[in-house]
Amino acid sequence: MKFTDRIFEKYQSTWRKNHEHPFVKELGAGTLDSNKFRFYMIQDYLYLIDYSKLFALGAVKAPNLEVMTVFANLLYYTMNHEMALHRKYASRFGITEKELEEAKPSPVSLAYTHYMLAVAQNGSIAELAAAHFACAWSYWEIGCELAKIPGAKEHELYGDWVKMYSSEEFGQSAQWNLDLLNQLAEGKQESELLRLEEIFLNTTRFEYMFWDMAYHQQMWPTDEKVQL
Ligand SMILES: Cc1ncc(CN)c(N)n1
Repeated sequence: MKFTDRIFEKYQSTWRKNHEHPFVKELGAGTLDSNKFRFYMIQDYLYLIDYSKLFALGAVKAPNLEVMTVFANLLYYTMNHEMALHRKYASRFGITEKELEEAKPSPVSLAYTHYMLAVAQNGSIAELAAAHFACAWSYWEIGCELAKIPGAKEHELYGDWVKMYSSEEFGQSAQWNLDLLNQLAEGKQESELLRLEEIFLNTTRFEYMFWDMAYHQQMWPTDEKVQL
């Protein structure tokens, strides 16, 4: 049995919670408050900067050129295609690129990206692949589900998001993630597979927290800034 089949079988109910989150549901229905989406876009842009660093670390840790090429492709795709969507939305919202890059991460964004990067820095290459799998695959599944809703792809504000995450190119990049994880998990001992499962479960739960953070526009309890 492939490792990804095993985790989907075991953790299906936690996995599906992301698809059912009100942020996702309302985005698909076109009823999501645009302020929530604007907040999400900024936080997600910051998230993707760190997510890209994860792929760069994957290229450094890759055991061979084939795996290194997959990480290089994922890095390229994220920075040039996925993040281009966010830059386009930012300009629609009147947010400059400078403002985007200088925005501060929320506590949940910070916890999520730091967790992923800690696994990437300290863990094996298989652990690193387990840390980004839930991110890519859940967006692909959600994108495809929302694309089936009549009018979702044509929605004036959310249509581009739905089109992006249900596109063939995004599907191909998600498939790279899945194949890579299965390849790297092959032949591992049970104790190592359980460690990969734990990482998958944690990142799946972080995905839920990220939707929730955006839905409630959660920042820090005080808005104090670093003082000069
Ligand atoms: C939080 C999050 N997770 C996953 C993805 C899809 N790369 C994303 N854009 N943002």
